[in-house]
Amino acid sequence: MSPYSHHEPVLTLDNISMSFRGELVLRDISAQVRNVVRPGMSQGQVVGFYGRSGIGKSVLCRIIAGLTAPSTGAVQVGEEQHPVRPGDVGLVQQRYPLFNHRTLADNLLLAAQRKHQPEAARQEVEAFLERFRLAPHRQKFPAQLSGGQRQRAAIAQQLLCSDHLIILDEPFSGLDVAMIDELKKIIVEVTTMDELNTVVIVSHDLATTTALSDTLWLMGYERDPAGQLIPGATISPEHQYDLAAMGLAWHPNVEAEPEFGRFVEHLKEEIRRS
Ligand SMILES: Nc1ncnc2c1ncn2[C@@H]1O[C@H](COP(=O)(O)OP(=O)(O)OP(=O)(O)O)[C@@H](O)[C@H]1O
Repeated sequence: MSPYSHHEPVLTLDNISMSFRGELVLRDISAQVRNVVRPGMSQGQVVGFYGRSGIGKSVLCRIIAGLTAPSTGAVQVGEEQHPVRPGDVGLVQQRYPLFNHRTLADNLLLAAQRKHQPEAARQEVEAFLERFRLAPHRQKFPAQLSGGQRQRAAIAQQLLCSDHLIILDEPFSGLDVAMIDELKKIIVEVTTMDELNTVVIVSHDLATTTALSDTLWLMGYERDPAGQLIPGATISPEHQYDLAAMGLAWHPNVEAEPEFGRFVEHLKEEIRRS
């Protein structure tokens, strides 16, 4: 495998816990994503994030995005590792946040202007329209775009206005195989556009997400010595997998490799146990 090394942190979760009205949902979550450097390449980071339905993934995503304050702990983002503020992290959810009464180009321009001066914003939008194969649709309104085009537009929009870090919440659900392939390409493109770009993919599609990721987080419950489940889901250190170190990152056809299949089976077992 080509050489790589981990450099400065780009995302830090520092001892995050979250309770709602006395009910502990998340407990003691500490994790860090560091800038991966591969010589001669612009390589961003991809974190696959799994956990059973209802365990607390969306709650953690909102905390990472600075939209919900955790009960304890803190999130630091960016090269300077400053406390996250709303807007630093793009969040692409199933209901894409495009304005229906504005054209695609205007939607993107509005996002880009949050970060750039008008002329630079226009240039950024042009580059993104080309890169995301959306240029022919620039004058369409969101309702006139296909599901896949709308999703690409939402990813472009969130990248334009956030600071290198985006969270994709269930990006593959409801897509046909051709659209999944297309989205995989877009994700690879996003992560090779800028080495600081970092994508967190929350998905129940283990194989597709693992194949794209260099890091995996598995959220689950731990047990006490008596075998009882401890309240509050967490991402324990042994459930933070370094796929690059395991030799499973950045292979175009990794899904066909026996080791990859074994690892995905292992993940399924761990998820069932949690
Ligand atoms: N604002 C809130 N007030 C009270 N409880 C909440 C709130 N938001 C989330 N919860 C609870 O936190 C738990 C985790 O919910 P969350 O939506 O994060 O799960 P999830 O892992 O994203 O699930 P799924 O995979 O089904 O989307 C649930 O029990 C939910 O009811």
